[in-house]
Amino acid sequence: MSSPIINKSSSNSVNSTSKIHSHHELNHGYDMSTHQYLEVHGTSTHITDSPLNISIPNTTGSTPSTPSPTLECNQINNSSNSSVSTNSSNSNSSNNMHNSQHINISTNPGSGNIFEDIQINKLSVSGAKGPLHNSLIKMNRGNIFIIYTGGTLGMKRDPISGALRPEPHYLEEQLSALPEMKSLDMPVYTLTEFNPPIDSSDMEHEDWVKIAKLIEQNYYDYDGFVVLHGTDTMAYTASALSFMLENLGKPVVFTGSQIPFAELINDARRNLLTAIIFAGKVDLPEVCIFFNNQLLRGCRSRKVDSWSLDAFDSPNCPPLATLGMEINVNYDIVLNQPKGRFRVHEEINKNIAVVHLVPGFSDDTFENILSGKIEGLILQSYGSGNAPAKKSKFLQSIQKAVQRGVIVVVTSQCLRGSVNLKQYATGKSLLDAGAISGFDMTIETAATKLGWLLGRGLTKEQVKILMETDLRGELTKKVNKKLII
Ligand SMILES: NC(=O)C[C@H](N)C(=O)O
Repeated sequence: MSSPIINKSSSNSVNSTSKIHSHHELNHGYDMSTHQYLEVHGTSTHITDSPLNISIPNTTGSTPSTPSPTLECNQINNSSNSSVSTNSSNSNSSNNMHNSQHINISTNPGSGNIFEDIQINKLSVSGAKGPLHNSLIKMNRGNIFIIYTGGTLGMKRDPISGALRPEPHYLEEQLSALPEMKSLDMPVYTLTEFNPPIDSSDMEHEDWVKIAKLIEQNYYDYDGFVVLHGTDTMAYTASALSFMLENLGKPVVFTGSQIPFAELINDARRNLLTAIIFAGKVDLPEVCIFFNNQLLRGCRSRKVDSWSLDAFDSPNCPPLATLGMEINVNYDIVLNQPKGRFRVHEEINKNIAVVHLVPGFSDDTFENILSGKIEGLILQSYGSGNAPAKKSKFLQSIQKAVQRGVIVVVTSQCLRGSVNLKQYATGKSLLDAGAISGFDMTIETAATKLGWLLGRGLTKEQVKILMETDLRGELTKKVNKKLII
């Protein structure tokens, strides 16, 4: 077994080599006073319907800063056969302070380490905030909490029907057997599993709350969180969690796969391992989705391909990080560390409808949708926020709904660009009817944000202002920063 070695070099410092003795002694980007590290390597647990009744044996002996749930752990010892070398360089230019730091991960030959196979061996930070973020890539091993909700990643094929279905405990077994997870350079993890794991098409608001609660209960014990989730509704859950987790100061990285871990060729293994590295080793105070080659902001992401392994995109927001020969984190766009205390908001209003306009739609059908118990409507309109202006009955329905207190938000059917309700008369008619703009929010974000805001007991006016305000990096146009909740 070889000892992990860090090689550090920078343009203004000499190369140095040091051994990692433990993950406690090295630099960390967060408030150490609130942190605890568990001396558990590769642990796993199962949760039942009541996932909040879990407890984690606190082997450090220190008192948690928040009540720590109880968890029965099956401890698995990792063995190490890899090394990490860190190559750090700082270069300042007059107009752009640039900093980059690289981590090379390599293993003994024949170890089966995926990073060796695909030559993903560098992690670098770039952006104007570079020098300030010198400590953003953590040198310590990292300690993460993995929530496995289900999805293709851990599915197996039904031998009779051939259909894929989630297989309880399968992922946990596979993960603990991975050679990479035995490396002393990989984050230690605790895994908890939905019981039963579900296809993400079955995700409900209650499941979002389960995930949020698990993060809340373990928040101060871990460096980051990985949420393993089906791809079909991952963008909705990631968007919802972006809002539910207020003042999030740690990475919450969603991932999944298009092909199950159980298949010979799959995208599960790489997505999983890379998400674990992001969650444990990089300072990302955001809910993100890692998929294929990109780390995307959760509340900007969409599933854009039902077949390709490159299934996710964030069309109106550049990736937070990209994976190629090196991992490049763009700290110019990563959110800043929050100033307030972390907390979870659970209430989400379910009375939201999404209507995708098509030419020639029936006014009566539209009227029927609006006459229900609806409290929020997301209108997927044409282009930059246009809808038929000649259809007076349609506009009257919107007007009446707005008067009844329904919040009507106009988004675009286009993948890119933003809504501008003042650009065309056909958009202006929606504005005049009382609708508000969703700017460049995705449909996933507009719907979950509206449900979340309506669940917060705010006035309709506040909800309208906040829908048009950037709260988590979800929209480009920043207006009305006045109202802080
Ligand atoms: N690739 C996937 O994960 C799709 C699956 N139906 C799910 O969303 O759970």
